[in-house]
Amino acid sequence: MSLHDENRLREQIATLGKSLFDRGLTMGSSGNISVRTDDGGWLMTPTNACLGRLDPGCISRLDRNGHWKGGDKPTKESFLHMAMYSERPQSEAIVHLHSTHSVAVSCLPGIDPCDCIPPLTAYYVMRVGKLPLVPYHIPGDPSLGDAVKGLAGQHSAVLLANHGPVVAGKNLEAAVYATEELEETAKLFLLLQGKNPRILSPEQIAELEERFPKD
Ligand SMILES: O=C(O)[C@@H](O)C(=O)COP(=O)(O)O
Ligand SMILES: [Zn+2]
Repeated sequence: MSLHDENRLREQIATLGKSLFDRGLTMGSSGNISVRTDDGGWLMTPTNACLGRLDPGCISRLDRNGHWKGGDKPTKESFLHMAMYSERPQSEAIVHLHSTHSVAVSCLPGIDPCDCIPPLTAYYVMRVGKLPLVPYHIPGDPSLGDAVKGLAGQHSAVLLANHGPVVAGKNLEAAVYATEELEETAKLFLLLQGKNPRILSPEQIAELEERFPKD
């Protein structure tokens, strides 16, 4: 990857990280972002970094084996991102946030662990699809990698119980859009609790999947 391309990706991570943070989609130093580089490695946000104040030059660079090669110390969840990438060759970027409504859903009793949010809108089906719940693990615990790996082949997004969403996309912009859509739909889902909403039918979902195949 040319230095120009790498710097462009660094700038994009910082710009989109700030946009997410400024809109309250993750707080403090929570959340992390990664992007695949074309030498097989990754750029990842540093551990304990605020997504709203990332210095592009300090973003961590990892080689194809996940070894830290430059920038600040990477997110303690680099292994989780790598586990998801290993099952999703089509995905070039991953976003993890502590977005409030998505986290709220991840704490609810009685949600379907195979699909935490029903298909309320077409755009949710197009951007996110089925959202499995990953049982609770301590953040940064290596066991989280195996748990995510088992689901990532079939799902571009997973919800970590009592923690938050992890969303892959064909590029960083797509991963951010999907994370935003997940958060808005989590909000709708909470607003509609107890109201028996109409959801999209299997036929409507199949039609969307055919017309707008997900990566
Ligand atoms: O919740 C956590 O601790 C992590 O999942 C997180 O969001 C931030 O961790 P770092 O990326 O290591 O800062
Ligand atoms: Zn987290």
